[in-house]
Amino acid sequence: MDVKAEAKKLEGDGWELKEEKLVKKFKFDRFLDGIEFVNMLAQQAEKEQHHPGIRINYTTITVVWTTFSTHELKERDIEGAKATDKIFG
Ligand SMILES: C[C@H](O)[C@H](O)[C@H]1CNC2=NC(N)=NC(=O)C2=N1
Repeated sequence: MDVKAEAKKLEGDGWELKEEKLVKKFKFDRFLDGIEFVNMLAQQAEKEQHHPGIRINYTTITVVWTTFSTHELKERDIEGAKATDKIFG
């Protein structure tokens, strides 16, 4: 996979490419809807054994994908970002 090319494509889906990170904010009408999203994301992350950064700020959830062991954007982060969009629906 061409990680940089895939990351560029994800910019068209609202992801911000910042150095070796993909960052996106997800907005919800209700706090608990955001929490449900976080729970689904957590389940997916455990399944894949690859975990995003997650910031909960009331109804705004910020998701950050990077491979923190090497500080690089890797194939698994691209897959994680795509899975995140799928979970959001
Ligand atoms: C052993 C285990 O696979 C590693 O510690 C994983 C867990 N999840 C991870 N997630 C992310 N995003 N980056 C990592 O480097 C990472 N390391």
